[in-house]
Amino acid sequence: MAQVVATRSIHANFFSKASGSLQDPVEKLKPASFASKVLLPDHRKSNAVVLTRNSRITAKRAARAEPELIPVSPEDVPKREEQYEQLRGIQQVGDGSVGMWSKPTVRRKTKIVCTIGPSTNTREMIWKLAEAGMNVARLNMSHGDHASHQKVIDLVKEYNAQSKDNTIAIMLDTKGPEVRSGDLPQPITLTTGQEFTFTIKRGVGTPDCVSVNYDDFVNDVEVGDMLLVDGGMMSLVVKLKTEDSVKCEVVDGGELKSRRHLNVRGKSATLPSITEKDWDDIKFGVDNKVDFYAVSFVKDAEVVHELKNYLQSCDADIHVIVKIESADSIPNLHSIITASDGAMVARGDLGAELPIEEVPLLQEEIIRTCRSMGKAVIVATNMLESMIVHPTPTRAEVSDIAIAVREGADSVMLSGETAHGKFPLKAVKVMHTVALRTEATISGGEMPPNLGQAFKNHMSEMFACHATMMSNTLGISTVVFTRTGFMAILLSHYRPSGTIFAFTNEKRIQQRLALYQGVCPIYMEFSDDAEETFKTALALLQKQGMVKEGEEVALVQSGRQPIWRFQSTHNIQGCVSPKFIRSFLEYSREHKPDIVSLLEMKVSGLKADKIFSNLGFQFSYKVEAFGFFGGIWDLGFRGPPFTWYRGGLSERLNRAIRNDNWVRTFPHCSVTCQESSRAIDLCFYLSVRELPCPKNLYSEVPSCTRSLPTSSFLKLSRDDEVLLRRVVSNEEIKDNIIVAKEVIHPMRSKHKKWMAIKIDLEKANDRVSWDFIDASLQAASILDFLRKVIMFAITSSTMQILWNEVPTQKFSSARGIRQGCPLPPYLSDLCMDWLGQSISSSINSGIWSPIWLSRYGPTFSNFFC
Ligand SMILES: Nc1ncnc2c1ncn2[C@@H]1O[C@H](COP(=O)(O)OP(=O)(O)O)[C@@H](O)[C@H]1O
Ligand SMILES: C=C(OP(=O)(O)O)C(=O)O
Repeated sequence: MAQVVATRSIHANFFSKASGSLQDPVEKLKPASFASKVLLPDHRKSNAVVLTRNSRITAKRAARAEPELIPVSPEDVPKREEQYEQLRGIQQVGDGSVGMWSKPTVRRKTKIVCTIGPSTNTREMIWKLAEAGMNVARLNMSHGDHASHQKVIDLVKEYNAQSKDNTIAIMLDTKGPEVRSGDLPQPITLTTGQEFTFTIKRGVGTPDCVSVNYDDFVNDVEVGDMLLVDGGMMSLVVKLKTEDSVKCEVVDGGELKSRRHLNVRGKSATLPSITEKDWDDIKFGVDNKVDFYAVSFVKDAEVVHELKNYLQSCDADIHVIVKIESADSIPNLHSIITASDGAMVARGDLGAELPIEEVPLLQEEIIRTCRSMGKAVIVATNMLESMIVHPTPTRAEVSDIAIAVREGADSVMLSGETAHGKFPLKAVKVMHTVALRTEATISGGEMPPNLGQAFKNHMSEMFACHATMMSNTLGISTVVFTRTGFMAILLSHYRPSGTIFAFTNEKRIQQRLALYQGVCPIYMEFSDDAEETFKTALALLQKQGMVKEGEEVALVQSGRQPIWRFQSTHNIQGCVSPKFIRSFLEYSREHKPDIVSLLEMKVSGLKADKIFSNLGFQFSYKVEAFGFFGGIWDLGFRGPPFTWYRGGLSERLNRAIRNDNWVRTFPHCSVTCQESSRAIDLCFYLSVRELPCPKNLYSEVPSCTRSLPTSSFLKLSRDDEVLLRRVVSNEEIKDNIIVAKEVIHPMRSKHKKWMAIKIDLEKANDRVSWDFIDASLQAASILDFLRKVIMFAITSSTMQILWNEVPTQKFSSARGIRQGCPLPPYLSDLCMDWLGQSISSSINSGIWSPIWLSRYGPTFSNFFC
């Protein structure tokens, strides 16, 4: 598995301290690239004039094109002091490091989606929105035409191209089968009790009648139905139907503007989810390589599959966000979200099609579902509605943002506030400040309860989980290297307490990641040398003031396409286990390997064939076993030709055979047998001159042979010759078994006082006390912070039991090493080493005795293998 979870300290030698020097606090706190032009002290006056003039021009032009537009207030352009105060406020919410707050988009985890409309579709406003904290630009295809949307897309791309440290994703929101009133030359005032007519005739817009864009409108509504305009801003009850008109009485009046939403309480329109216009807009999105589609009025998963198939057919890598806004979508919530890449809680239409009091409950449920399935989730509509006309929000709106942040939304969305409101920049800043303040009160470490179920058996999830633990326990940021975005998105779902700095070598992925909670996407070319890549990334973070000197960060890299190899290698163990096929198929589906090699299967050729046929590969090639030890060599001998005689029979019995490894280690050795040697004596001598081992080799052999490279149990004899007992190599654990047999044998026959203890290590791992592990880590001088992370990883596990198919309450264990993550083998080695050391010290102090197999041979006290 090619992922890394490690920590790095940031050191000053990457860049000089000059980049982080403290000068004018305004300079320090200002948004970086754009503001560097407008806020320099000597340009203050002239810039103020330019900004005011630009705002007026924007307002005037837009007012002509869009009658309901509220001109952007000159007040929305922040003054120098105000900006300083605002940013200072934001900074106080955070951890107080001045440099880190130069970009609002960095430290706020919850992302902001801004709908771009007449108030904001200029170059100047898109730049300002981006610098104020917009992460995603949303294009609502219910309004405007392709030319106007193209202009916005080009501007966002231009901003992204010139911005060194910020990126804005583009979301295309389809119109969907929505029912809208037609265009009006000017708004109409509807008063309670008044009669008003909707007609399917095109182009009508009088004070008492307006067109509807949907021909079946007359068939879909019934007398007595309640019609809601703009999600309930106004309502009308249906009194009469004719062939082409629906006559209503106004229940709650107000001002009817152009192209307003019409919903019938409790009913969805019988239109397909993706209309012809939508397909046309989707193609426009493919041509422009947008990052996300927000698909309106999705009712079932079929629509999502259809869209995804289409995208695949045009090789378009665009993620699909489903808008949950239709009454019909609720029963299919699970399957719809499963099929998609994320969901939007589109509260406007949702609250019109369903009773309004259901909206907060559905919001909670949709967020929970998305979180548990590892999908992105956006909360939308009316978040700062009053700021369309007022410079400050209502307290309820502030609470609404805080609730969405607390519930764990990836993003919160602004609609009319930025599309046609008077204070688009102020709205973004309020959203930013409220989200940041709320995030500061959320303690890290709470992972969604069943996220593990969505990802079970996947190594990547384990890495994400452990990186999150590191981030939460040590309070550090995570640095992830990702080519596909997968690992960054996965980490985001675990919601680590620190920022996720996601380095990617794909601009598209950088843009996409802008939507995800806690992810700060950064574009960077990867070097062939992974160390070089790590170094450059950390240097960049330090230069940008995103991490400080001496700060620790967790480094993670994607397992799908690791940065140090283009192809990745995955290792699944236990291919003869019945569970292997299932796990392998799951893995294979996810990673689509080109070649699979099954090594050391330890099964017969026939069984191997059976396993191959179950794996579903068209071609396979099998190498039959050559022998357990590879080649076997006869060492030859010097000395008498026979060593065994009986009657007239003479034989040479004590020939030495060795494996390849031994021959490689001692290439010139041969066997010398003494005349006196008896056939049953397996000892033989090697000339020490030919032995390439240090004389004190034996004394260097530690108790735990498993951690040795090739080690030999050798003992020097008096006459400078070596008595060979065994050669135990790291790979040949089986040799230890043979030695153990040799050791046990004399214990039975000669020394009745001996005792041998066989430890079942799997059970020992299940029972080892946590205090003992902690003490072992301390004894091994593991760094304190790392020891805490390891202990947290061990002690934080919880379990549940299915009792009559119902899971019991979670409970924690009190001992044992949790299996299934990369840590246990190392911890188990550490504990065993301690046990070995304890045995050695008991022997040294004479409490225990080791066993000798021969007078000059080595002693044995334990075999930990
Ligand atoms: N591209 C656009 N062109 C003109 N007006 C727009 C555009 N996008 C949004 N608006 C205006 O902003 C309002 C709020 O945006 P949004 O919530 O996306 O629309 P709606 O609620 O109408 O679906 C719209 O009703 C419309 O008046
Ligand atoms: C986000 C929504 O969709 P639209 O803006 O297209 O009405 C909504 O209905 O809440």
